[in-house]
Amino acid sequence: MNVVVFGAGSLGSLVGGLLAREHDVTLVGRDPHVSAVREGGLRVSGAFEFTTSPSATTSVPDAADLAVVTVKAYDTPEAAAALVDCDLGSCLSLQNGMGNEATLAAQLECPVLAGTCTYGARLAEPGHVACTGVGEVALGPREGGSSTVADEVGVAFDDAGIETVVADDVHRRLWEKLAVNAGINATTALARVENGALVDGPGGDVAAASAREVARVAREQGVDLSDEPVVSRVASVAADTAANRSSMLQDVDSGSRTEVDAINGYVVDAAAGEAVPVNRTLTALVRAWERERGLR
Ligand SMILES: NC(=O)C1=CN([C@@H]2O[C@H](COP(=O)(O)OP(=O)(O)OC[C@H]3O[C@@H](n4cnc5c(N)ncnc54)[C@H](OP(=O)(O)O)[C@@H]3O)[C@@H](O)[C@H]2O)C=CC1
Ligand SMILES: CC(C)(CO)C(=O)C(=O)O
Repeated sequence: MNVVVFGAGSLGSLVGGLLAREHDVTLVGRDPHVSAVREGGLRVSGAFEFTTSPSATTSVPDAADLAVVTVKAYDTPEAAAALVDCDLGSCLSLQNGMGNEATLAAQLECPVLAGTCTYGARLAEPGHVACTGVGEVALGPREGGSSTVADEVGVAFDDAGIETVVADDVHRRLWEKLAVNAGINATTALARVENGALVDGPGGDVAAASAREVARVAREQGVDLSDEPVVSRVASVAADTAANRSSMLQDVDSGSRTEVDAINGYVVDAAAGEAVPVNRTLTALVRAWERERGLR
């Protein structure tokens, strides 16, 4: 398969590197990473150890069978605009947060698949990505059900050694992941604590309350998500990733914009006036920090 990975940062470089062992991959990213990959190849370390040589560029090629989108959620409109002139067979978002697939589908003519990814990745230096955790990619048609395109992309990922599930309920899975991220990310970012501090700690109640609100909003939208499974999931993810600094805390650490708009902010918007006080408060506080830093 001919694959373009749009957003070759941490996750895009990992997924692109894994795919490049089996497929014809072009990483679209920024210098100096792009130049380093061109000159010396892409090293993947951590849970894997290999070097591969995908193409690397700062602009989108003319055509590809598949575009995998791995920019931060706030860059999705720019990704969609950049991909619009590329002749694509399909597009898959592996981003966190909600609304990315809708933004892509509004611009692109090809089928847009939704995905969740629990692999962990960190760009260690230009030309070198570390896999910090082996997880799973779940993907499927964004509107649910099955499709030949989703099956083909699933086989392509599987052939490249990526743990992959082709799911007919990917929309529900996105809400489930949203509940985990809405609970853990903003809470840890604001408290400046590792995920493990939420296990049996006071922040754990905030994370659980946030996840319950997400489950309620999901149910109001017809998504089958109960409170207790998502609250347990938040607790088990916090325990399993106890030493992690969440991606939002890492953004705060590095003084970068966060994905709060696509996570807690999405919940507030989707609630359409219904009370979601925990997510409203978390969103406002993270946005206040971003504003004070001149990031929004
Ligand atoms: N890292 C991880 O382990 C995981 C991440 N995710 C999700 O994946 C998404 C990406 O995360 P992550 O990889 O960590 O983020 P990164 O910031 O590391 O990667 C995104 C990359 O895309 C680049 N980019 C943005 N716009 C363009 C453009 N127009 N042209 C070329 N390159 C562009 C960014 O460059 P620049 O910064 O210069 O704009 C950056 O290098 C997020 O939604 C995240 O939540 C999901 C699971 C795991
Ligand atoms: C699962 C979790 C919370 C792990 O840190 C994550 O996805 C993130 O940090 O964005």
